Amino acid sequence: MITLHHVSKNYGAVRAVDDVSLDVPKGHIHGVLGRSGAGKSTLLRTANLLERPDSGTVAVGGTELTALSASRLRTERARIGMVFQHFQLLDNRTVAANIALPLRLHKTERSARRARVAELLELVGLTDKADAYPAQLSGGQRQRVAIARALAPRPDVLLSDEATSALDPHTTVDILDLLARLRDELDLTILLITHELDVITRICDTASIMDEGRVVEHGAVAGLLAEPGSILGDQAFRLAPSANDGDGIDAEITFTASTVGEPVLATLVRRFDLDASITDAAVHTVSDGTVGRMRLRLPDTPAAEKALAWLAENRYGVRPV
Ligand SMILES: Nc1ncnc2c1ncn2[C@@H]1O[C@H](COP(=O)(O)OP(=O)(O)OP(=O)(O)O)[C@@H](O)[C@H]1O
Repeated sequence: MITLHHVSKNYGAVRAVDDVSLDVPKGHIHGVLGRSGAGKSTLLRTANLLERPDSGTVAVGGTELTALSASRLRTERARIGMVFQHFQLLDNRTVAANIALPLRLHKTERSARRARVAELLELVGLTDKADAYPAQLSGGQRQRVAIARALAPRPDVLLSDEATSALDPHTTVDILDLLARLRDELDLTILLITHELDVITRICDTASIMDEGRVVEHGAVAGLLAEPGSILGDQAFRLAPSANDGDGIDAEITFTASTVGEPVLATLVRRFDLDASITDAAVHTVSDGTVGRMRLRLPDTPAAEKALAWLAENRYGVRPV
């Protein structure tokens, strides 16, 4: 649904986006994670040509936006909604009027506009706030209004520019769950950028990690978490290094939906006669399953080497640390 092909964008000597290709299938949520300055905003803005790439192509729903005339591009942009960190609502307009704004621009007639606004208010759970002004709303409610406004022209695609970064953790979860529900109910395709890892693990099917304009890692979120040594996995699990006093070896064992229920420690004891202790562990539940990682301390013996080899052969991720 969203296809970026070898997209690059420079600002003078700064290569903000460097040869990025991305394909987000219909109904998927793709998250781009990266530090400040990594190029996330620039990348997101190329997806609706708010920033025109210096090279590469951008297609949405099979239409190559980079090949369109200015007037065709305006029409196509109706298929792409966008939400922002600071909501960008008009303070002197009511909630209903803010949501109706894109419909006015598209010259939707009054009764259809009213009906659509009522529908959108219900969709985002703000029916009772139709006549309120943005200043009378919480941050989470304002973002709901902004989401409703973005959805007013029935877009196929939603771009989210740090939509939860200005919100507290509880409200962040509410808004993320709303986005996931809207994806399910409306079959929306969502491309979001964030610097918050929890946003990726909570709602994204797939993710890209950006650094200095480049995508340095990408794939299914569960797959990346399961991969020993992945950037996403290391950031998500953040296992504390054990104070290794030199007479044992440490290893990180990653287990996925297929191995999560197995008695791994009991197996190590029975099969290899090993005393293994867990020095740290964490679990993430993502859209397609549970992924966990634990850091084990094992005696420095040939049996331990055999045990690690056995785990690697039996669908566990193994990384000596
Ligand atoms: N309009 C612009 N003019 C000049 N340089 C820009 C412009 N926009 C972005 N840049 C530069 O491009 C690089 C990438 O910026 P970008 O805003 O895309 O990163 P980001 O990952 O979204 O960061 P943040 O999370 O801080 O918004 C940075 O070095 C930035 O200074």
